[in-house]
Amino acid sequence: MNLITVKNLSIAYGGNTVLRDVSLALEPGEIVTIVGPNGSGKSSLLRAIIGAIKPVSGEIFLKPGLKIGYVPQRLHVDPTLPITVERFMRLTDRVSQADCQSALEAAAVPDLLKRQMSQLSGGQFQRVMLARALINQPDVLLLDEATQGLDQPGSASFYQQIEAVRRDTGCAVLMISHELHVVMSASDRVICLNGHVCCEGVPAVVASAPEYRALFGTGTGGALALYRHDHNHDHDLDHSQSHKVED
Ligand SMILES: Nc1ncnc2c1ncn2[C@@H]1O[C@H](COP(=O)(O)OP(=O)(O)OP(=O)(O)O)[C@@H](O)[C@H]1O
Repeated sequence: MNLITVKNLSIAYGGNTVLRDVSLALEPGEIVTIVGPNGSGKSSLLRAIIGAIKPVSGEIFLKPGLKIGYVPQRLHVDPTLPITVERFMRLTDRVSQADCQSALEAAAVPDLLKRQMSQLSGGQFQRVMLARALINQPDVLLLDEATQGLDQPGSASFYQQIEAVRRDTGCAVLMISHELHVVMSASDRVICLNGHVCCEGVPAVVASAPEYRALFGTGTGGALALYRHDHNHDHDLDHSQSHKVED
């Protein structure tokens, strides 16, 4: 049984449609990455899945009892606010110190429990966010650009940790990322979103895909070579125009 099934989902903000007719499914243990240009509706899709946005139409089925761990795109913690990692992790959930410590261990930052949030590096901060998402032993991790602001080694190491978490806990991962070069090798499946599901497939070593260039431009460098499209429909070269979501 799928953990998450999205059927013909459409999302609009004040009459402005940002996602149209999106369908996808997440199976147990899968790592699926959503890629797409800025503003293509990726975060909106995750927010709809966690129930923070009500879709205009379509359905989202969650497996009964499904536990979701969510790492949002941006979380600002006031640097003048004195709060330890432990207190931060225990703000929203009734969890024990031992649970916090095991989650930090699962996120490979076992020594941070008593540290101030304001003193963490960007990479450590994101690991704490990951630990917070792991604390209730989720069946699915939803990550919204969890490596934003990290340098390439930090980001690569974060994704390796995600794979380790999947290996150790069996949880599925649905994540958004712009870092194709890192993500493609760590994902079982990739979904390209551009207001709708443009294409999806397994990452594989294939030389430049014109469809992908049309969607993302030429600025992605070598990332392209790691990505294989399994298209089931044709694209105009000017893809973003031809698939523009209308108001
Ligand atoms: N709360 C909101 N109210 C109105 N419009 C919104 C709201 N949230 C998002 N949007 C708009 O919906 C569109 C999709 O936004 P979303 O954040 O889902 O895209 P994204 O693909 O995650 O973008 P990015 O890669 O830049 O994070 C954008 O045009 C955005 O301006």
